[in-house]
Amino acid sequence: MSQAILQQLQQLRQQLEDYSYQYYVLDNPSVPDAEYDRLFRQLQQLEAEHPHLVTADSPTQRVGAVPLAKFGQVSHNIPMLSLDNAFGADEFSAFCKRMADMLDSSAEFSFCCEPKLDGLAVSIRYENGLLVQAATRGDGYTGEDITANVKTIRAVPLKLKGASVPAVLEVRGEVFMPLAGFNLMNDKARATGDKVFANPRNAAAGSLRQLDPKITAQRPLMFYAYAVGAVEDPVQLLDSGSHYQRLMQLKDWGLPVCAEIRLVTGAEAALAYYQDIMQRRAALAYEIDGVVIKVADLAQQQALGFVARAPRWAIAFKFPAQEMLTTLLDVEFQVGRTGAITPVARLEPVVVGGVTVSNATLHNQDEIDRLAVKVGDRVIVRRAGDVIPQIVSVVLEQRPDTVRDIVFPMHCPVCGSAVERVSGEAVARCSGGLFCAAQLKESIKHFVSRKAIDIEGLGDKLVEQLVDQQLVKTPADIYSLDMAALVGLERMAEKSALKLLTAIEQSKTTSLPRFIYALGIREVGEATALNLANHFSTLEQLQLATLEQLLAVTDVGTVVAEYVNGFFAEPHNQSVIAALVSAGINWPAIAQQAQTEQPLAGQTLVLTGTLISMGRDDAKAKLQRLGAKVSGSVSAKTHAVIAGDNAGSKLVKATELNVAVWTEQQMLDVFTQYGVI
Ligand SMILES: NC(=O)c1ccc[n+]([C@@H]2O[C@H](COP(=O)([O-])OP(=O)(O)OC[C@H]3O[C@@H](n4cnc5c(N)ncnc54)[C@H](O)[C@@H]3O)[C@@H](O)[C@H]2O)c1
Ligand SMILES: [Zn+2]
Repeated sequence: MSQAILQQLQQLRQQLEDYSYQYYVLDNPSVPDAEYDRLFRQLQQLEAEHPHLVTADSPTQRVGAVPLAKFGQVSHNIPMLSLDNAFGADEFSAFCKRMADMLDSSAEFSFCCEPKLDGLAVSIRYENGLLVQAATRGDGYTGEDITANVKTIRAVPLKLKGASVPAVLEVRGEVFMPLAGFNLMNDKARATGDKVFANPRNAAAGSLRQLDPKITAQRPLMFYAYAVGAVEDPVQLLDSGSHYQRLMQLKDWGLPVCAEIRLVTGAEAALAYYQDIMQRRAALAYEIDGVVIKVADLAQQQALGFVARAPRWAIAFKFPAQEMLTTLLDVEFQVGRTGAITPVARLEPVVVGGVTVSNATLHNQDEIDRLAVKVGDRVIVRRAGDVIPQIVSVVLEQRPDTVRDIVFPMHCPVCGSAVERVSGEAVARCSGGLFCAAQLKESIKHFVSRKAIDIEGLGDKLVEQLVDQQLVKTPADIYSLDMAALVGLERMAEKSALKLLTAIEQSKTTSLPRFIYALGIREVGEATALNLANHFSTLEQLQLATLEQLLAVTDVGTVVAEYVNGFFAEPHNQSVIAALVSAGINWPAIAQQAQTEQPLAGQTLVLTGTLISMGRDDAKAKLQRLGAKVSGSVSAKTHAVIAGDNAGSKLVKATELNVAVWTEQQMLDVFTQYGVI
């Protein structure tokens, strides 16, 4: 029996040691705090049942971890301790009762209530008002010398304000990373493929414990003071009165002190403070994992004293954990209304931040690669504020043998069309825009809109009804709607149905640019649709266009070319297009339009000299858009030479051949007239 307990103790201590090493020394914890706290409590419980088995080196008796040898060492003459935890109102009451019993007093306590900032503790030493040294907490007695790093934090004064500063003052407080800076830093890191920090506490610790202070200087760190260590000459300013007054004194000396700190009377009021801060937790500029409630009266603090690793007069009253351990059961792929395919993690349900979570987003393939996560893995889930739950990391040491890779689908799980991911984009999409049920409402709304096929009276509400009642499964179905189907709809009298049927009939006569735009190809707006129509003249040519041919079109780059190509390569889209054409949609041949829409059609122009108002490529593109052919050499067939500054031989040749010469201004006038400027 006792052997089994010894073994269990040994195992728990070893596990906690390992976790502490990863957390404090490597700044890279492998499990969430809640998991550490759970094991820690198990150990505490076991030790309480068998007090003779408590060892001096048990994690329950010690603080933090030994400092890293690569840093200089700093001893803390007044040790930097940890805090006991309370996980609910009952535990908080027990804390108050324990103190009342010890002091044999029934008077209400005066409490200093403070947010429990999630960063790392540092001690900063000022001599005669000047910052001379800064250290981490380390094991509570010896910390790491991080003076140069702390000096890079702008909030930390290098010199204290005021005349009456003590000869020696050790300020203790938390270095942390405010959320805005943390998110910005991670966004940048994600974009450049650098290390992404799992949470602001790791980011703060990893940024501060750097051998190169230049790296620390680039990190958005902040500091709040919450205690004092050694004080010499005079001590009165800090040693009389309350902890709260101490903090106000530190503030007067120019040290930053958290604005949320309150002095309250009684346990009720401290509980109310806890509730209030918890309500506002998500709106704070920094992450906190609870509040710290401290007996404010310094004489009472003195009388209560310390146990092995924490003062008796303070408690960390924790909030529900925002990170928990769970299992990734499966990954499903959801298709959004614009065709974006998002991997969604199905999780073993777990309470995170007070809410049961069973799904988390995995964003995209890049995120899956970055996490290197597999189905069956033990994962850390994070839910902060109203943000959608995320998987922050995998606990590799708990990976079972049965894990399997997450395979991104090649075909849309909703409609079976090919999945495409164009160059430089993280998001994969279903390419069956005209066919996919997930995208249907959006694609129909776009198809019938005014600048597209333009069916008056077919508004968003009506589209939704038509789709919900399965009267319309692709845009082509609009053209088989009849009176019988329409009058069955909400608020659709015979008269308005008739009007709608007429509008549908009228929409059949359209133009090629409108039709191309109506297809809803990603990144193809009106202007691109017009360019595509002018370039290829017929729908058939456009459907057959290769990537290279598409890239030759004005204003078409790789992304647009890939989307257009992918769209027409999808057979589902082709069959809807065929159905639309056989329903009677038609447009005049583009050549007829060319005469009216392209004022420079049939003209060959030559650009020479330096243009002032725009680059030559730009001018060339605009002339082409108006139908001109832009040539590099002057001949008798040239319609006009456009001469910029310092025009040379081409201008001479034009004069010789009696070819018209335009000034740059004349060209600009043409652009203005036809609206291409
Ligand atoms: N995930 C892991 O693997 C792992 C490993 C080890 C420790 N931990 C976490 O660390 C905790 C233990 O760490 P700890 O000993 O630093 O204790 P703690 O974080 O529970 O409390 C003490 C610390 O709170 C901080 N603090 C913030 N605001 C404060 C304020 N206003 N006043 C006083 N202190 C304030 C200080 O840094 C202080 O050192 C565990 O509860 C666990 O959550 C996690
Ligand atoms: Zn689809």
